Amino acid sequence: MDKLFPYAEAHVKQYLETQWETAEVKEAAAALRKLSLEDEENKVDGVVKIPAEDASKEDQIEGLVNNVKWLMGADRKVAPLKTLQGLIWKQGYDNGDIKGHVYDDVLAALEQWHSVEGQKVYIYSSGSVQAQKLLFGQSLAGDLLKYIDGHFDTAVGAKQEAASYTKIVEQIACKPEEVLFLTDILKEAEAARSARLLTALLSREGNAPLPDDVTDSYPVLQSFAQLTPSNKRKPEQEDEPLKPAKVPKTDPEVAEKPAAEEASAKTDVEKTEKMEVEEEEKTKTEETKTEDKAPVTVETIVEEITDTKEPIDAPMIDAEPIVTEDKTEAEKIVEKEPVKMEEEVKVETAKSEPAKNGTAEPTEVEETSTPTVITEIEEVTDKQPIDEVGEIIEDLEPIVEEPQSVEAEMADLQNVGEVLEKECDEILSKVQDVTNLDSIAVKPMLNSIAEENNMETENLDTNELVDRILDTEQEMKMERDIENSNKAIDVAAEAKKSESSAAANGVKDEVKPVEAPVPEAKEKNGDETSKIGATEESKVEESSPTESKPVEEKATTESQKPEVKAEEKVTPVEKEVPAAETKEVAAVEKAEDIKVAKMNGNGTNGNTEALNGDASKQEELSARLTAENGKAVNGANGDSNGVEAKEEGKEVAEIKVKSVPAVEAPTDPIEQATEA
Ligand SMILES: CSCCC(=O)C(=O)COP(=O)(O)O
Repeated sequence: MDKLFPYAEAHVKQYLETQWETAEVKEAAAALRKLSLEDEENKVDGVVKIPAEDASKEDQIEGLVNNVKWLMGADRKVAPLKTLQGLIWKQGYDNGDIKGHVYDDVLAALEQWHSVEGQKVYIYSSGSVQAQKLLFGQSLAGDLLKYIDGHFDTAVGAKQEAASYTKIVEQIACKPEEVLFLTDILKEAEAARSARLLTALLSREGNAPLPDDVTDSYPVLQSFAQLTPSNKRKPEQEDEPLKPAKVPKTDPEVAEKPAAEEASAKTDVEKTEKMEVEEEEKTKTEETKTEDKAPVTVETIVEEITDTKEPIDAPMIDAEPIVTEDKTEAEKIVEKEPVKMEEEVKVETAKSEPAKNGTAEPTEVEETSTPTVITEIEEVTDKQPIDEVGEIIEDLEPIVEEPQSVEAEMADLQNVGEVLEKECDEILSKVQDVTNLDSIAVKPMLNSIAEENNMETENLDTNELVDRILDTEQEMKMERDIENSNKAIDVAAEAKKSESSAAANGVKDEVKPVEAPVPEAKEKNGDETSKIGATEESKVEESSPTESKPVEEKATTESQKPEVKAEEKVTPVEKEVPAAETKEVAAVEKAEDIKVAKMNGNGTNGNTEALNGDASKQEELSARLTAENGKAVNGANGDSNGVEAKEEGKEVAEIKVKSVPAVEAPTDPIEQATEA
């Protein structure tokens, strides 16, 4: 370009003056005037006006020359300028004034790329298609058009717009990721990458310098030779058939702000290929599991998807990594780490057959530019980066569930404990409800009993009512006992008489004194009495009819020790009654007490026949009952001694009884309800 642009600038006035009447010049002049008016309206800085068509030829040509020089000075890539430049360059090519300039490595590269069946090379330049054909057709290296498969200019769009690249790849029937775009302009590279083309920058002598940090984002080539296949192919790969193109994933750091169409440009094929790459890399996981971010050797393969399966005997070269648009994590690491890379280029026949040598998208000739090389780059790492290893590990489903932690187990146990505790509380609550007399529907029955006994029952709950009934029953029982005692005295008197008669006959039986148990002051389980009495079926020879009587009875028996002739040998029954007596034992004691009283009553009522037959016994019994009766009366009058009563209780074990049929105790009215 360093010769073409100066040539155009130097020959523009001469060309306009000599070709002013040609249609091409009139058309070019009209287009430049229109652009000038637009720039004026847009207030483009430094715009140079072009005189109207009615102005003189000289004025018009002077204005056109100044406008073209201004546009070229601003490096405006506008079609009217490129059209006029192309006309000027054609004249120069035709008369042999100029030759298309190409760098020394271009011919070899084009020859090599073109030699591979299926490998395509296209030109996309701001220069018109005509200018492109002139340049490559009449280059310093000869006619290079035979190595070029098609041309594109700004007719498809500006080179700094991604949409232009999308249109091109569509027209050449390729996928964006199958195309490598080479340029010396950073903004063009960005636009191509946004369209998902593979992209690399070229740094050539005489070009404007690239930004210093551009190498962080793009591979920068100094020569096409860096894309030329070498003979350094790995031995193990030489006989392998060509694999389908595998495109690494996109590196988000490199793909700066992808255009919207970038995402839409993704295809299933791309995804499939990406998966293939990942799959291949995963197979190498075992090698890299123990490696962290150690330097990674990367093998770079540049190839294009083709129908041909013939392996290409391409030489290997040492080169900077050709970073593709889609990058894997491995590639990112490679770029950041000093790595040794090997690059392998494979070229094959493409499926599509776009028009050759400029027929793909014919446009007006404008300028020649750096050729666009359409390739595909693939990088395959020998080592799996730790990042991807981590992804693989994360993808693995756990085979065995992890054991529950101690804290979790403790929490579970605590929950179970709380549930059990709650259930226990509920059970206890129900039990309390059952044992609470208030919760039992017995009050009507109790009221009935209370009414029979003329008891006051107002404002009494069930429990108090039961107590009141029991107290009343106890009082009634005591009254009956006293009555029975009086009757026993009468019996004793009779026995006294019989004793005298028995003594006269010299018959004596020794009978130990019978000591009645100490009854509780208040008995609650009257029903127990009847049960026990009926079970033992015992007949007590002597008894104490009242609560206080046993105390007095003991004193009587110890001091008098009466000998009473027993009717039959009695069996001693020993009972141990602990000091802290339970209600049940107390009930037994009460039962014994009641039985004695009943026995007395029964004896009075005709059950004394046997006794009457034993004079000694009758006499002793009579004596005891006599004394006991008085004491009983006294005791009933409040002469009982609590302390003695307790001591007396200890002697219950010495009670000797004679089995007699027990009179069934009256049914306790609360028995049924209580048991319920
Ligand atoms: C290809 S011949 C004309 C070259 C030209 O006019 C030009 O502006 C080059 O621009 P490019 O887009 O090819 O860098």
